[in-house]
Amino acid sequence: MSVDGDKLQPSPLSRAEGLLLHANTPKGRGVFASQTIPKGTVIDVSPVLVFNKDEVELHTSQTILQHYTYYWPDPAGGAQTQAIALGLGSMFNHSTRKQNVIWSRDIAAGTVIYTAHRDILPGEELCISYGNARLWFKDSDLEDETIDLKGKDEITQSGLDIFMVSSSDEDDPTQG
Ligand SMILES: C[S@@+](CC[C@H](N)C(=O)[O-])C[C@H]1O[C@@H](n2cnc3c(N)ncnc32)[C@H](O)[C@@H]1O
Repeated sequence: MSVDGDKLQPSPLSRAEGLLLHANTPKGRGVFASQTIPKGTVIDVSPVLVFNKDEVELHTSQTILQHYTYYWPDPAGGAQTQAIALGLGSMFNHSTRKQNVIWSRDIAAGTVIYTAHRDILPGEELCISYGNARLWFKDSDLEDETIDLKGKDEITQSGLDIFMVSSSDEDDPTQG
């Protein structure tokens, strides 16, 4: 696990007002708005813990952590490894149709930044995109919908790590 702070840039931390963590939703725990959060608000800046490849193989891929990790550049210089967002960052659920939060990596600072993609109203859940591949769980937002998964990547192993492409890389994450 890499926590070598000497190599990271200083980063302003930020967390928006008016956030609630609800338990026992159909998605487990989730983040909800208790007040209007304007478009562009930085919801959270979450520091990450980066796992090396051995740790991924021996530990994160063998445990529930695999459902919480993001792709991350390998500080040792290899290809990608994985990292977990500490704090609120690991609490954002996925929505295929109703994403209202985009996220991006700040590699130099070792953080993930979550930003409101549109105005979010009181009572709404704050949801990100886990990417375009097939999910390892049934999206509870889509209970009454049939979605066409043809052409989506097949699962080779479960976990956010294979889905978490930065939503800032996508054309428009709200367009499902
Ligand atoms: C990064 S965690 C999110 C926080 C999680 N709900 C918790 O309570 O720890 C990812 C997990 O949340 C659940 N989840 C996320 N989005 C979901 C959705 N749209 N529908 C159903 N379950 C979802 C799945 O169990 C998934 O493995």
